Amino acid sequence: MTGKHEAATASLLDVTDVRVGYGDLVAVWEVSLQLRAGSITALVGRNGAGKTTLINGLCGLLPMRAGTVVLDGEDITGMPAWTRVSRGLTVVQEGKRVFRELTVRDNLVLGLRGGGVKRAERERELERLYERFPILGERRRQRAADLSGGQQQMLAIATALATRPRVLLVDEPSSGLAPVFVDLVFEALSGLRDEGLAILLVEQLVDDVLGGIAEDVVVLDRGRVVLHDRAANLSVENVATSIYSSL
Ligand SMILES: Nc1ncnc2c1ncn2[C@@H]1O[C@H](COP(=O)(O)OP(=O)(O)OP(=O)(O)O)[C@@H](O)[C@H]1O
Repeated sequence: MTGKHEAATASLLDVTDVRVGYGDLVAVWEVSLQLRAGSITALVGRNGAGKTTLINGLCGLLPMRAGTVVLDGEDITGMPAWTRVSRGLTVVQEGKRVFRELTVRDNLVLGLRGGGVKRAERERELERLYERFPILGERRRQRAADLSGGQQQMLAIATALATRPRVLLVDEPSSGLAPVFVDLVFEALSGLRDEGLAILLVEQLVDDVLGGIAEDVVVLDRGRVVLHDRAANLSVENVATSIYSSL
């Protein structure tokens, strides 16, 4: 961990005793965690551990049964997803979710609208996004469906960024990507972290998580937090052991 990231210790998102489920099934039990400004927290765990359920509860796509979510001092627990976006909490859902039939530009404009960016500021904001993701600038007039998988993932992240979030929840962005695209996605997320965003990153690649992408690690098992520590304090063995602790 660098000194710069160590210095950024303010907790931007406080999650306390959150419970989320589907019908009779409780998939996330009393989970508590904190996301710090200027840091990436990796959320890891086996398939079915509850990672996506937690992310969807935090961003308001699934109702929470109990607990609180506080963003920079404001209780956002009962707010619908779009209000949370306007407060600065945005999700990049699993599976490169973009509007495939829309152009790259029109996907980004949807994000800008979601973030309440005024029409007059739109072109300037788009240019900023193209600067950050040059490949999207080059392809701005192409349909999202015609992009590669890695480029679609970049577009999904850029669209989330267009909402001008302070907290970004990112669900398995590396899934199904070639290693070269995984590196690009991680580079983009590291850049956002360095600008002060608090990022919760669902990730299966434990080596990458501990190899520099994340400052903090949360391990979920059967819907409960079984480990929450600084990455610098952990080894791959520590994390692997807790991922499989209930087997
Ligand atoms: N739409 C749904 N309806 C009912 N049960 C669900 C639904 N989605 C997930 N579940 C159940 O909730 C539990 C947690 O699933 P979840 O998808 O959150 O896990 P995950 O850690 O994200 O797994 P993966 O790594 O496979 O995405 C599992 O038991 C799963 O079967």
